[in-house]
Amino acid sequence: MTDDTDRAAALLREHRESIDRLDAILVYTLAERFTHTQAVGRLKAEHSLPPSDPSREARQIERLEWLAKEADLDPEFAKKFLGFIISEVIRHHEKLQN
Ligand SMILES: O=C(O)C(=O)C[C@]1(C(=O)O)C=C[C@@H](O)C=C1
Repeated sequence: MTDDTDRAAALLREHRESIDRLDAILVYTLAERFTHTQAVGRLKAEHSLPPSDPSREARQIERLEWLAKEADLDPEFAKKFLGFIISEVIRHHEKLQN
């Protein structure tokens, strides 16, 4: 291998190590988020509150859009990602109410 391909291989390995660390952060962060949303789901079930709260979601989306722009992340992707997570949370809330 040439020096150039050695350097490229080392850089690739370093990036992948960072990606693996960040993926772990994402997984632990999501798990922590679900711990809180499960508690919210139990509260909602105990107090006969609806599983979803569209006005809260609208505020979250607005905030996330702002954060995404600040972080130089595609806001449309950030919105889709939050929407995906929230729909899973609502599914959990609905299960707790049945
Ligand atoms: O804040 C709530 O009421 C929740 O149930 C949590 C959550 C969320 O995952 O952030 C989920 C569903 C609601 O529509 C809004 C927000």
